[in-house]
Amino acid sequence: MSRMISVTGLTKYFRLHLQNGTTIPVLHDVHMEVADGECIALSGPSGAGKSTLMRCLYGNYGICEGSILVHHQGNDISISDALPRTIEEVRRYTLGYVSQFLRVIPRVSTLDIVAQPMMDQGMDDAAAYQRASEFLLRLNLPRRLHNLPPATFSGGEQQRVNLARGFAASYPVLLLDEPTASLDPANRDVVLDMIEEARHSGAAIVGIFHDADVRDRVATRFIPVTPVQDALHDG
Ligand SMILES: Nc1ncnc2c1ncn2[C@@H]1O[C@H](COP(=O)(O)OP(=O)(O)OP(=O)(O)O)[C@@H](O)[C@H]1O
Repeated sequence: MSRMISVTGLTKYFRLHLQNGTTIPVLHDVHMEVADGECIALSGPSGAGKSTLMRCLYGNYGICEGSILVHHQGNDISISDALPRTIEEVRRYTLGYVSQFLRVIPRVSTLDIVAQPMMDQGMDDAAAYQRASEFLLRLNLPRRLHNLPPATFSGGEQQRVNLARGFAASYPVLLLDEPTASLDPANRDVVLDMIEEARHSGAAIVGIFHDADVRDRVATRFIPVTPVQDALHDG
């Protein structure tokens, strides 16, 4: 197994400049490693900082102390202080992120949204559209929807477009923020299969799964995220 994510001494607080600089401590001295072929479930109560940790891993949030290394094409990239163009490249080839919500771009069709990351990785257009279509159909989005922009789709349909986009591109590291939140049982099972398949083909997966059944089925390991006040008292 090789280490794909390595987090050391990560501390993150938010400073609210409009509230007299009030500081909200969220993550304190977090350490974690994730190898290929693992599916890590971040566990912890609401407000503990799971989504914040995911956003730090993706480079959306800066960190206050510590380091986050992501293994990208043979090198460990420090995601928290990489240049924007390096982060863009890591996200293109290595680091996928499936949030609960689709960022809809006006007039861009569902098929284009799903095929684009594969074409960005260098896949031939025809193969990318073929694979996009297969993933959409597997997630029960019928062909008649593929050429429409998903702006008017239901919440669950939009989430499935997002999932098709995230899974079709085969990222070595995949971050999943509640991937089954708006799905019915049949679609939930498809997503569970996709998570297992990605893991078996070597992806390192970090997820937030509020549904305990989902979590128990896909997780190979749990990493507790502790509310920071508890962490400070324990420490
Ligand atoms: N951008 C932000 N600015 C200020 N505070 C924030 C910000 N993002 C998150 N927080 C705070 O950080 C804490 C952790 O939030 P986070 O969303 O990471 O928790 P969570 O464990 O994912 O919760 P849930 O399970 O309810 O989704 C919360 O107290 C939240 O209010």
